Parts: sequence; C-alpha cells; structure tokens
Amino acid sequence: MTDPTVLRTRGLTRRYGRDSGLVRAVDDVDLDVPAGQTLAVMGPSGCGKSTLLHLLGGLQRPTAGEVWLAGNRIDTMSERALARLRRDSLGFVFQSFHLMDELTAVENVELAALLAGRPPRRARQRALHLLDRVGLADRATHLPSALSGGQRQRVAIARALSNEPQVVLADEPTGNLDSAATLEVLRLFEDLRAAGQTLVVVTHDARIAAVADRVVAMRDGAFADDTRLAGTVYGGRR
Ligand SMILES: Nc1ncnc2c1ncn2[C@@H]1O[C@H](COP(=O)(O)OP(=O)(O)OP(=O)(O)O)[C@@H](O)[C@H]1O
Repeated sequence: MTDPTVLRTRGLTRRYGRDSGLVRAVDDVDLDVPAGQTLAVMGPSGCGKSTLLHLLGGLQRPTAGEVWLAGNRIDTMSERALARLRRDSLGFVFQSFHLMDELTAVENVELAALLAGRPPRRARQRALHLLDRVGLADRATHLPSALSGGQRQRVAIARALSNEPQVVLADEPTGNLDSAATLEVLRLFEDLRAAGQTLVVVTHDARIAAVADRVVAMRDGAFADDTRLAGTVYGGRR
C-alpha cells in the first residue's frame, strides 16, 4: 500500500540566536499531512507559523528533526535536488503575491509552467486553463497593476498550481486583502479542497480555517495540545 502521507515532520526544530537570545521558532513539531488534506495553521504573531511553512517547503533548513515530502527526506537534500523538488512538487502562495509586474497574468502563470518543464504550447494551454479555473479567463492579458488585490492573489494561486504540485503552501494568503477579495480567495481554497489538493495554509483568518479539514494552533513554536484534535477549534470541518 502506498503511504498516503504527503508531508511529514519528526522532531522538527528551528532555533535562532543563542544563550539568553535563543528563540525556539519551531520546537519539536511532529506533523502528518495526508494527501488531500487542507490544513490550517493558526496562532499569534511570532509563534513560528512562517518558519514552519518555510521548513516544510525546504526554503529554510531545520536546526534538528526531519521533513519528508512525498517520501523524500528534504532536510538533508542538496540545494540542487531541493530546488528541483520544489519546482516539481510544491506550489507557494505568499501574502504579497510575488508576481512579475512586467508580465501579464497568463505570462506569470505560463512562466512557472515553463520552468516546471512544460513545452511552450502546453505551458500556455495550462496557464489559460488555470486562469479559467480561478475565474480570470477574461483578465489573462492584464498586467498585475491592472488587477485588484483579490485577482492578483488568484493569479498567484493559478501560478502555484502550474506544476500540478503535490502540496500547495500558503503563507497568509489573505493578509493583504480586503474582505471582498478575501472571499474570492476563500472560495478558491474551497474549490481546491473539493478537488483534493493537499494544502497547508498559515493564516490569521478564521474564515480560511473554517474551510480547512484540520486546524492546528501554534504557540511558542509548538502545536498547542488542545488543538491537536483539529477541526474542533475555530470551526474547522473535520
Ligand atoms: N531570521 C531570524 N532571526 C532571528 N529570529 C527570527 C528570525 N526569523 C524569525 N525569528 C523569530 O522566530 C519566531 C517565529 O517567527 P515567525 O515569523 O515564524 O512567526 P509567525 O508566527 O509567522 O509570525 P507572524 O504571524 O507575525 O508572521 C519569532 O520570535 C521571530 O522573531
């Protein structure tokens, strides 16, 4: 039987500084994310959410512990292998979109598909398909500057999907959005969840948590015991 766990950590720890300045940003975290799960990570500012997400995506190395992505141990991987794995298996969505200002919406998505190795014609087709999926088919040739915040974030989500990632990691995806735009993104996450996309989202927004399968609360770098039974807190579904 294949292991349904897409993302796994054991004893995951990231410290900064030393002695009296020591910060345990992530402290001995064990996490299993099965395929198809939408996991929301919540908690107060500075509790370690972003650091956790960076460790899960191989954007930062842990001080101790293990991270496994789709059966591959990534914390000990070479930078080169890690870059390849990120390109092929992960999609990232950030609070501030990180779109290329001089490229149109479709070019932003297409570029990611090209970098993931799709032939040009397929990359364009896939980009258009994904923009359609996020409800922006009619904005394909707009520059990011001509899009609303919610539309920009939807382009960024389409881009994150361009390599058919095993996991999408999102860091405060609605952090910069007003409430109408937040609803657009929320609806999209609901669609992704329904489509079986594995998703880990760090958020302050209880509405995002409410569409998650599982919610964990972090405090001082660790998962708070009372929320290990996720879905019972913040109104998560399961
Ligand atoms: N490069 C760094 N050097 C030293 N300390 C750091 C560094 N990055 C993060 N920290 C510390 O690690 C802890 C966790 O930070 P992190 O950004 O992961 O928290 P967060 O929960 O994502 O916060 P926020 O919700 O405000 O984004 C904080 O105490 C932070 O000050």
